[in-house]
Amino acid sequence: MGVALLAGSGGAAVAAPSPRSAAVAPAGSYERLHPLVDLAAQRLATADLVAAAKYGTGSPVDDPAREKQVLDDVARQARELGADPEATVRIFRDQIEANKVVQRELHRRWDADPSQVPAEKPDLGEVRKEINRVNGELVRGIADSAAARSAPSCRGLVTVAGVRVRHERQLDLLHTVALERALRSVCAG
Ligand SMILES: C=C(O[C@@H]1C=C(C(=O)O)C=C[C@H]1O)C(=O)O
Repeated sequence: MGVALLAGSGGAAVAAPSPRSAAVAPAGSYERLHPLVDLAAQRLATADLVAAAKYGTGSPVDDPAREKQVLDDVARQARELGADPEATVRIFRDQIEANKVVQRELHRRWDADPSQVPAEKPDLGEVRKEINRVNGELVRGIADSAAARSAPSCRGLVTVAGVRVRHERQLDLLHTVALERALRSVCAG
């Protein structure tokens, strides 16, 4: 079960956490979860650049070798921090799927309307450097939020953070849907 950032998506309204769940939230939960959600949105912003870098080059959206490298790297970084590598990998699988949601949709739009294809083709290697930077911050954010992520208050607080990030970053519908996908397993259990 994920979080609902779009009122009406799946029939779920966006609700503030109830006083009861807020009362049991470990101290500083929201302050630990909001940066995590913001980093997920930052990572998703790279999908537009990756999509542009790959478009028309024959490079597929799915790159299993690169995905394995990302997952191996973040698991190692989590271990080095004394954090949970399994939770870290689980959350990163969702980041990767969300990134591909954006790439596939942008490619679909550009196929349908070539006038929308970005004029500039970024260097995929450079974009991946930025992704690696965000990955490192995300691993730390995951490590720092273990208590907040395993508390019953997590889902409500992640939803509130997601709605806030959506507004702060002026996310369009595509990136909001993808952010929901990215946040699916942030909350443990
Ligand atoms: C972002 C990319 O596209 C896909 C998504 C990835 C990710 O989110 O880390 C990794 C490999 C690809 O399957 C990429 O190729 O770098």
